[in-house]
Amino acid sequence: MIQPILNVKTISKSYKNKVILNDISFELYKGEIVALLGENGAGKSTLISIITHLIPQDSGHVLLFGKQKFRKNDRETIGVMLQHSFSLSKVTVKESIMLARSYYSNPLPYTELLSLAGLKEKEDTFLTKLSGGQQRRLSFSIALAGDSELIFLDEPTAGMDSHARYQFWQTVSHYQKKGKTFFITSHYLDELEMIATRFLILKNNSLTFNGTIEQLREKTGQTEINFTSSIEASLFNDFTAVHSHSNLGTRHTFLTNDINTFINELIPYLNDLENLSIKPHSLETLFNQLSKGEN
Ligand SMILES: Nc1ncnc2c1ncn2[C@@H]1O[C@H](COP(=O)(O)OP(=O)(O)OP(=O)(O)O)[C@@H](O)[C@H]1O
Repeated sequence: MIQPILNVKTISKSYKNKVILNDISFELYKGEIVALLGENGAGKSTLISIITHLIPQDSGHVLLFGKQKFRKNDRETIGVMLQHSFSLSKVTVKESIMLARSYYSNPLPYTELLSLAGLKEKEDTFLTKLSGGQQRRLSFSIALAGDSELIFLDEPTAGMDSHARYQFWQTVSHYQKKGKTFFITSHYLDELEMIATRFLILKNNSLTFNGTIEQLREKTGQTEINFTSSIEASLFNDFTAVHSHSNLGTRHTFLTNDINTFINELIPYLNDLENLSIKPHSLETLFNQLSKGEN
């Protein structure tokens, strides 16, 4: 049987009697890219900090590579990119990469890390002179410095432009193919939809979902249909295969689990429809529905 590389068991955490995390349990397996979703303040960063032993939990435990005790050498097994970039005023790009490498027994080569950071021309630049996006990329390369097996990325693409984001996810995918495992939080759900192999959703302090996007779609309608039409909206009330229907003026959006029946019911009206699109239900819509408590 395949053993998980991370086992989070019944973790709970409160701040000043306010429950942040309640009885959280899940596992991570080698080669996965798992995305942790939750609204602002849901407890995502708190959970990452507990798993990476930066802050203590109130109860429950974390098994990293089968071990509960986290010794100094065990730091080698994980890489962490925290939400807030550091900015030491008198430290250069080169010095910060070299410093990160010095913590590990088998670090990635300096040139590889510099190239990962995309800062080949800025080796001698002070960290405070880097843009927000450049600092995020440097933090990413530092998270990978130890060639660790499991890498935590807390909102990694915040502040990056769209080209940098695209390159960033390409790099994550490259390292996943080499066997690395990633645990990611981000509010850019379209990016996570493309890259993540599994999703965890934190809501009301608990883990309300743990599965693939297909399983998430099974909880709601799997297919999203959009079109514009001047047909009276109430006509669609008789459709049998509709999970939900909303309209903004003449723009209609339907969700269905039975696209074949839906299309058959729609056929008599095809001549009255414009801009028809049929696509899998997006992560963003799914997440918004779950957050609103519709499912
Ligand atoms: N050290 C602390 N002391 C008291 N409360 C804290 C502390 N750290 C976090 N919190 C609270 O815990 C809750 C969860 O915060 P956390 O940063 O984990 O959320 P998040 O899901 O990462 O949010 P975001 O998406 O906005 O980054 C928030 O209400 C926050 O105010």
